[in-house]
Amino acid sequence: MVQRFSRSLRFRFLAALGGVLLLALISLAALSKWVIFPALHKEEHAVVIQELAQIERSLNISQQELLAQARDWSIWDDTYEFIQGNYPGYTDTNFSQQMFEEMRYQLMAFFNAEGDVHFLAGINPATGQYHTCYTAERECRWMSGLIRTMQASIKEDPEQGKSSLYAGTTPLMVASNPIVRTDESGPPQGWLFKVRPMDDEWLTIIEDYTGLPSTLSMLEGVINNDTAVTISGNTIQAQRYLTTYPHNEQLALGTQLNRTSYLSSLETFRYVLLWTACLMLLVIGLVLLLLERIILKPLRTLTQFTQQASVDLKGSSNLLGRGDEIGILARAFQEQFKHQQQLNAELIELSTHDPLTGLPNRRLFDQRLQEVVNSALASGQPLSVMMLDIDHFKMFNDHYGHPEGDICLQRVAQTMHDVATAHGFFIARTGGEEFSAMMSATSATQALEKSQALSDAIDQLQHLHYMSPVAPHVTVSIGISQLGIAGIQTFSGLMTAADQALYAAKAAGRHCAKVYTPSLANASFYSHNTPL
Ligand SMILES: Nc1nc2c(ncn2[C@@H]2O[C@H](COP(=O)(O)OP(=O)(O)OP(=O)(O)O)[C@@H](O)[C@H]2O)c(=O)[nH]1
Repeated sequence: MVQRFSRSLRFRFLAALGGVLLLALISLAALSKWVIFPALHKEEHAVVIQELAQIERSLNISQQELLAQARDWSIWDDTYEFIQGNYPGYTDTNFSQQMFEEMRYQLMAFFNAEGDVHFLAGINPATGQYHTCYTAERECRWMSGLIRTMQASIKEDPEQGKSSLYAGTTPLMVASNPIVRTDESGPPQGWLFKVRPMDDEWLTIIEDYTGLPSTLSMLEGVINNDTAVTISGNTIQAQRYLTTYPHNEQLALGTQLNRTSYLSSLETFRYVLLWTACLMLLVIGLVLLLLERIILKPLRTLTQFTQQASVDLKGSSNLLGRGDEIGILARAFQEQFKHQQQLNAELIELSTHDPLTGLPNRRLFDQRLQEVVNSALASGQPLSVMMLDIDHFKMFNDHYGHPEGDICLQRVAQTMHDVATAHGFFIARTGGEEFSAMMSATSATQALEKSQALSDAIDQLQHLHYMSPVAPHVTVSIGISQLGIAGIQTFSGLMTAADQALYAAKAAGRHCAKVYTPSLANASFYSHNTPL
């Protein structure tokens, strides 16, 4: 059963479909893992780098702005005069705590042509106090570290005209420029440094400008990469590492983004994936259903139809009415079965009937008689057998010829058949010119009456038999026996008794009927049976 199923079309199709489905799912999973998820991740990475670049651009703009302000002040006749000591009112006119706060300056430092401090002004980040000094001492002591760094920078690069980032508890943005006349004539007379803290306020401005959350922190140690992207849960953080002056510390400018977009893309993709899988399963289910209804079920019916070979065409009318290949096949099978049935019927007819007269032959007679004997023995019903033989048929043949003999046999057989049908008994040709009849529920006496009907019918045929010493026409002699009478209990006993009764009829002058009696059993016996 299992083996048959495993070879069936349904199993093979299911196995193939299952394989294809599995392959599709594996491909989908592989595609997701190695193509789609990395692509989404890459896109997310690109977005965060783009946002980071925007923040960095804002930083650059902020630096350019500070440098422009430093240049405005340093390329100015007033400052030029001030650095040469020719403009004593310069500080009173231009410097105030309010100006520093509004411009968000932490410090402005003026250096003379020798690089020495000329004037300092700034707001102490620790106290918030505004101070002006001529040396980085006392209340301006907090500036001393920065001043040294600026002086080192001047030595390194007297050209200045640049903006740098300085490390510190709060990172600083520093812009510097040589001090020259407004028309930029004459040699530089010193340098001006402007310092702006990159504090929370500065970050807020950057955030307002970019619309992005921004972070700024000092890092310890040297980092080789210039950018880093880290993912933690629902957030993604990108940092750009900037080098501060004098190159021993690094500043991390960063932004932190919510991964909503990526996660929602992921969610959408998973949703699509799930629906694709469901749709695939649904389509496969439908294909299977259609396959079952359109092909497999009709094929099974066709298989049953061919296996039964009982040609129950009524149950297969659906199949036969189909216009497709299965219908064509079913109709071909039907034709084949009909033909086979016809051949079988012909074979059965040939094997059970006599071809000359069309009457049942000896084989069928014996078969039926055995059944009838069994049932009569079981029921106790009477059963009689009759044996009939044409009188002097050899003489008929000798006189009229064999073909005429055949015609005579056919006419006698037809007559006997008509009488048997009329009286409801079974008759067969059981020998050359010999016939036998079986009569259920009939006693020997009743059989004798029926034998008279048979004999009379044959007499009425008036089939000429010129050579017969009995009559001028064909006549028959008849022997009768009954089951259960005179000790007859078997099929063969019944036939032997009928034969002996026939012999007695022949001996009695022919053209008569005799019923078997035990006395006949002692008479010398010869068989009239000439099996066909
Ligand atoms: N034409 C024809 N003759 C057949 C056929 N079968 C048997 N016969 C003939 O039937 C004859 C039977 O002859 P017998 O058995 O001697 O008996 P009978 O001449 O009828 O004599 P009784 O039976 O004693 O009256 C034989 O000549 C067979 O050749 C047949 O199919 N056709």
